[in-house]
Amino acid sequence: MKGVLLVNLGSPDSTDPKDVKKYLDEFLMDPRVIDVPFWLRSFIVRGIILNTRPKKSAEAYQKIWWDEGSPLIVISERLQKKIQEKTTVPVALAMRYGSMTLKKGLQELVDQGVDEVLTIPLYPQFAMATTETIDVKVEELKKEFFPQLEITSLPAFYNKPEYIEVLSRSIAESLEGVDYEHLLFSYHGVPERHIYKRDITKRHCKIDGSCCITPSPAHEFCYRHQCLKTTALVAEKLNLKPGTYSNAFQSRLGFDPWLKPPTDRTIERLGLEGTKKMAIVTPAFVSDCLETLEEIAMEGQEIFHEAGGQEFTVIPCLNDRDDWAEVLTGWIDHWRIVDVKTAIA
Ligand SMILES: C=CC1=C(C)c2cc3[nH]c(cc4nc(cc5[nH]c(cc1n2)c(C)c5CCC(=O)O)C(CCC(=O)O)=C4C)c(C)c3C=C
Ligand SMILES: [Fe+2]
Ligand SMILES: [Fe+2]
Repeated sequence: MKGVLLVNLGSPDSTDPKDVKKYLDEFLMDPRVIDVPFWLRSFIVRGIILNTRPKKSAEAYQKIWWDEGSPLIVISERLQKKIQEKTTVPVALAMRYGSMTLKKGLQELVDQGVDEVLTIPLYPQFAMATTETIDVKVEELKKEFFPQLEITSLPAFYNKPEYIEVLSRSIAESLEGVDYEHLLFSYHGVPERHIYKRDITKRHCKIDGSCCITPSPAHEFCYRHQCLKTTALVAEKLNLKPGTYSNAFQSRLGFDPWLKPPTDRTIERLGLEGTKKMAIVTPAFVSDCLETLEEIAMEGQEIFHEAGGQEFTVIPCLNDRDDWAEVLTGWIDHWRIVDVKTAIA
């Protein structure tokens, strides 16, 4: 029997700094998130970051936490329930980090008689720190605990027409009747090194003005290309005029070069240059979370106002929109009947 495992990033168990520390330790010690040798990662994470960040992050989580728990988890659960109502195959939910483990999610499916699993990393664009780490962990778990399972992973869907349609519609709906001068597409950042490491041609990606818009097999695993492509397709669909929208990358951590331009500086620049009304959308996240509700909706808004801006419209993530649940159900049903390669072809 076939079954589906939806996978998102995860959150701490609570906003207590102890829980945040435990979560950050697991997250940042992942060699696909901080991709340096173990001794150096240990030194950076356990020797430096975990001494100060948990308290600061816990305060940020406290500002956005809901009565039911972490927004990212609550929203993912709502999405799972909606999809389950629309399809006959069992649908489970797991997180890459934290208590809702991938192992528990796979076990839940096995307990229902599933022997063929489709994992759906809930990230539109491929990154080492997101899609890849899920796929690798699932493979490890299969080897150790679930050798009987046949497991397939849904690839990144950054350019799939159904996804672009729903994302564009959600943006259009949020901006209906809103007067704005600039729409900023803010994606989660990654270190530039992650892009070079996953260039399968070993020479295409230069992170310059042209590599990401010049066709190449490297794009299958190029996070930057995939982000720029999502924006370009949405801009085409919504008929956005050149100069009225741009891309930026948020949430930088550490001192390595990360993808540019940074979201906070871009918001500030727009304000300082005289933009009074801006809107912002965060397509690297399918569920609202700390990075959208606090870093963008709170900090971003403050930066814009301090720089002279007046109206800052934040477009919600797709969350558990009906049309988004329909798209995922469509991909699942296609896989159930045919296969995953053509499911989102
Ligand atoms: C080296 C550090 C990080 C990389 C690389 C990274 C990539 C990355 N992350 C997301 C999605 C999310 N990240 C979230 C929180 C978060 N991310 C990092 C660091 C890196 N992320 C940290 C330290 C944190 C924790 C919060 C903090 O202390 O600031 C979240 C929110 C989780 C929640 O509970 O709400 C998401 C979602 C993507 C998509 C990505 C690469 C493309
Ligand atoms: Fe992150
Ligand atoms: Fe590129």
